[in-house]
Amino acid sequence: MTDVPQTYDETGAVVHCKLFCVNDSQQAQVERLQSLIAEHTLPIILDIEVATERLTQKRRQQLSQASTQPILLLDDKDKLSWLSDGLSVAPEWDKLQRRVVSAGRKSELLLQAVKITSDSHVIDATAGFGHDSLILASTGAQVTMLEQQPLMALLLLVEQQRMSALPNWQKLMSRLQIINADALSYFASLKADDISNDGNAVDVVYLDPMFPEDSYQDNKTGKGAKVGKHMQALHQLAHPPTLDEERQLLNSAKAIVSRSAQGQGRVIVKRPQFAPLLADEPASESWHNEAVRFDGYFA
Ligand SMILES: C[S@@+](CC[C@H](N)C(=O)[O-])C[C@H]1O[C@@H](n2cnc3c(N)ncnc32)[C@H](O)[C@@H]1O
Repeated sequence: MTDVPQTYDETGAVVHCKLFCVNDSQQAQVERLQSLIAEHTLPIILDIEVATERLTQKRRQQLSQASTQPILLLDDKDKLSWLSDGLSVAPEWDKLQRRVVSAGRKSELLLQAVKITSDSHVIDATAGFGHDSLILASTGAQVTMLEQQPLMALLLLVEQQRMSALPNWQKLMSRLQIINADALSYFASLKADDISNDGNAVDVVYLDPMFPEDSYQDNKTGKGAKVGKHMQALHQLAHPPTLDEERQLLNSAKAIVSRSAQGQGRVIVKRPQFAPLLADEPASESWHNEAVRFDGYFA
């Protein structure tokens, strides 16, 4: 065991991460990671180790259990993933290609709720693995992605860099801006003058905060979404907001979109279908399917 600070507590402390590489020839890739960390001033220190044995599933499980530090893996294809509870997770945006290409208001409930066009500017204030951001950006809109966890922000930045090298993805990648920040601090930093200025107006703030692990399914019927491996992993790192934090998040998001240029700003909140309303606040309109619900608050 090491005595580096525990980093799962959202205190803003420097995150000491173990990075396992599979061979010595990955130096260039490690340097690219270090440059991203420096360029975006991510509070991450990489503790690099070359794996001397094959990282089988059993070995991954052991590593996760033995380490107090988050673990990153750079595989033989230079793909970066986060080892959480023995599971390797990464944004894997290429796997969403078909969904992104065919995304429209018919196929994506999220796009029915946000009602954006290619002129819109959206803030995805809880970016996570960035999957919803991709759907939002598929419309041609500009998407500012906020992610409070430095480790997640690093995974997103690495994925954006990787996907930007693929010609089919370049335009979409150029519409994403990834920022490692807490949404509340970021909203507070946006000056009223800046965002009422036409070019900077925010049309939609999208919120998909964590919710308790047991709120994905209806208690009585057992219906609802199963928790996927990406969400399972996120539960190791981030916690659901308190009621007070929910109120602050919703109110400051509403304040941001109320300055939208056309006066048509909206805050859209994603919830599991049976979860309570964010901050107990009744929505102006809701959209749902068998797994999720989007609650809209119109400015
Ligand atoms: C449920 S996940 C979002 C999943 C995301 N919609 C996706 O498509 O992958 C919530 C994410 O928001 C982040 N988060 C929660 N509260 C935040 C805040 N106040 N500011 C910025 N990020 C936040 C968490 O760290 C976590 O990564």
